[in-house]
Amino acid sequence: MPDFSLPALGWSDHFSEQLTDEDAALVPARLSSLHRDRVLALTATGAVELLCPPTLSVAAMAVGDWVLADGPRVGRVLDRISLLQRRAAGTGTVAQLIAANVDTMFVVTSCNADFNEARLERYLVLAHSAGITPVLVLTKADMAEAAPYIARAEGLSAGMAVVALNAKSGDLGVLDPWCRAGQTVVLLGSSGVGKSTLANSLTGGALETGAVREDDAKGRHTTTSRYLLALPTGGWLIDTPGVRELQLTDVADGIDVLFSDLIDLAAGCRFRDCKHTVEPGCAVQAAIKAGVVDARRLESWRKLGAEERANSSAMQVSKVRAAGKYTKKSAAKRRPGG
Ligand SMILES: Nc1nc2c(ncn2[C@@H]2O[C@H](COP(=O)(O)OP(=O)(O)OP(=O)(O)O)[C@@H](O)[C@H]2O)c(=O)[nH]1
Ligand SMILES: [Zn+2]
Repeated sequence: MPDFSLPALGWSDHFSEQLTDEDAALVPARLSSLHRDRVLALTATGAVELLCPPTLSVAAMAVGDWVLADGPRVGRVLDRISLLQRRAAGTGTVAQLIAANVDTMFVVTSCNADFNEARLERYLVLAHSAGITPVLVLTKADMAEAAPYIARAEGLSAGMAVVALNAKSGDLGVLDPWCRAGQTVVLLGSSGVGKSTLANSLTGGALETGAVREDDAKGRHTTTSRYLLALPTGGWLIDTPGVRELQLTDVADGIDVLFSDLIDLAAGCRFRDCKHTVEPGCAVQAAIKAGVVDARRLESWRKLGAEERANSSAMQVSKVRAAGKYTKKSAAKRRPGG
């Protein structure tokens, strides 16, 4: 297990600012996997196994979380930069924490029939609501002309980075800006788009060769952990089973970010409760008629909003969030190059 500096593990001012004088004896540790009553974590001096005190449930933590180790135990969970969560299977009402302190979500789709605006929008909303910057990654650019797909992808969200590549090429330098030391990424996308291929290429083939094993903190030396994967560029990939099964939950903030242009337009509607359908003086419909706004996006905004309201009324995320919520301000600070 190589030693890492705290910044290389993803530590930043956001976390150090939470420390008080009383924390001097505690050790910052980043969670690499969770088990029934204990967690595995990486510290500046290597991997450790930590027990969870009775007052702190493992369910209140996620891979990627920063905790303060108090001897052999987790002392407390630090306030997060971002948090991915989903409904727990079978319950419908409890949020399950999936990954914490992720900087970038690679939303993966292919230059083929998998490309679907409505589905991609859901991932973008999920990223925004979690406080994570989305980057759209178009795979299979070696099998079709990428330009039309790039243009459609860029139409999804103004200013979003769009990258087209061959996930099998092994040269993914185009993704380096988001994979540098201390940066954390997740890969999301539907089946068959090339997530595993990308993960393998990004980690230098560690997944494929089986070189990735979990350190059990009993003296076994391992390359890296199972879910918090070290990238040769210095960054981290969080790849847990949970990341692959994410749904839209409590994403109102994310919807507002993705459709901020429509919200701005709606401020100019004659009626405050305008539904942007047939109302006179509707600024949104006017923009659609003028060709400034795609009618499809208005439809997506409506659908996602309705779905979100239905989901959120069944959800109680506030309790788990309290254990360590993220702040939009700190998420903005951590954009690449910023
Ligand atoms: N030519 C080409 N093939 C690719 C590319 N990316 C992925 N593939 C192939 O597409 C198939 C599916 O890729 P996977 O990496 O398994 O896709 P996935 O998203 O992990 O799929 P799930 O495991 O089902 O979620 C494999 O046969 C890959 O070799 C690419 O950029 N170019
Ligand atoms: Zn309107």
